[in-house]
Amino acid sequence: MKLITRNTVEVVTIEELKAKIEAGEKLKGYIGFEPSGLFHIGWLVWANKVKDMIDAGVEFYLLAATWHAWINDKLGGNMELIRKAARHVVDVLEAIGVDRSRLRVVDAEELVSDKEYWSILLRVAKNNTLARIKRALTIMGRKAEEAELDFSKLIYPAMQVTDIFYLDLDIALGGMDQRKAHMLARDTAEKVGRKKPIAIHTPLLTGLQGIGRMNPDAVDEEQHAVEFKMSKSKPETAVFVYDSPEDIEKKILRAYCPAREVKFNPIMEINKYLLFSRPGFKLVIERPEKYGGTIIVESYEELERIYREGKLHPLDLKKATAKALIEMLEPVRRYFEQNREARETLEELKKAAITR
Ligand SMILES: Nc1ncnc2c1ncn2[C@@H]1O[C@H](COP(=O)(O)OP(=O)(O)OP(=O)(O)O)[C@@H](O)[C@H]1O
Ligand SMILES: N[C@@H](Cc1ccc(O)cc1)C(=O)O
Repeated sequence: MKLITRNTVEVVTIEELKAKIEAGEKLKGYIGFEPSGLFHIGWLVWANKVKDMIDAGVEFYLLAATWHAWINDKLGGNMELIRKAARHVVDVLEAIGVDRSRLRVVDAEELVSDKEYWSILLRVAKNNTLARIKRALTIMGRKAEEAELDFSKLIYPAMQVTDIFYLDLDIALGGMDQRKAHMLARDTAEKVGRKKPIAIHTPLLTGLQGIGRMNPDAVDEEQHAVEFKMSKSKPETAVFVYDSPEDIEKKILRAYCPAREVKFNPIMEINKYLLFSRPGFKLVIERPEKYGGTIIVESYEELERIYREGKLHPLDLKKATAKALIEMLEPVRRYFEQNREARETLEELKKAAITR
């Protein structure tokens, strides 16, 4: 329970999870992703959870949502590139220490080639209204108004729900922006005679650009997910896991980080969701004596307190965070240095991202 639930925003429901674990059920879980580019540090939030799930003994599926990415106009609809992007994600997971042999990688193409998939999809569609499906469109990073760009976009939410039923899952994992898909699956499950999945959601990391001049209290979850989260479609907002130490430092030093404000502050969030989420982590803040001298912060709560109180300058916070992040990502850089095939895939994707 502890491994599965730590560092999450919500588990829907914790009682259902507890009951299954107590009954000794073998749990099946999954996360799906659109293979459409490069791996940013926001994705590490769920990647770490995948590791936890596997360590907790969950049979875990990683769904490369190739057709979904195609529907969502990713990588110019080039299926060859989309498949490469899927391989890149598996490489990064391996680089951060996910046991490859215990990860079941499936591809949307395998799913859609079975006619059973389409019969589930039709049942899902039959049991939901058009309005509800439209409201779920934020799961593809789009506003509900974009539903009618082309008809395939309306099929996407029903596909995501079908993925869950087809794979017969107990647990659906995703960032908070995937909530609507999971609630749709939970509400539809009984009607189509399928397992009601337990939904586990991890936090969304704000992009380096922050929320600009907006008042943090005026930004709701949905706007945050669609406009402000770190996203591979907006590379200027992202630190990529393979970035060089120089690039990481440059990006962090340039990032939005208002003094005393912690809400939607990407630098504080990197500390909360990626650095302090690892047991035993301590943030070393080196400062000249005249600015308070070097301090070692032992918990995120302590960091938040001193930052709110104005006892830590944004620049000192940024420098310390960049250093810790560079260290954390060292194994990933090493993996790409040592693994030629993974490096070639990465280079090809980088090129495609530039020329897109
Ligand atoms: N900034 C983020 N922080 C944490 N998790 C994220 C972030 N962005 C996406 N995720 C999670 O990663 C998974 C895959 O999301 P998705 O493919 O939409 O990524 P993305 O970077 O937003 O891509 P795109 O820019 O193509 O929409 C989802 O479970 C989503 O919740
Ligand atoms: N909607 C998810 C990707 C996804 C696709 C299919 C799934 O079954 C699960 C997740 C996203 O944008 O990140």
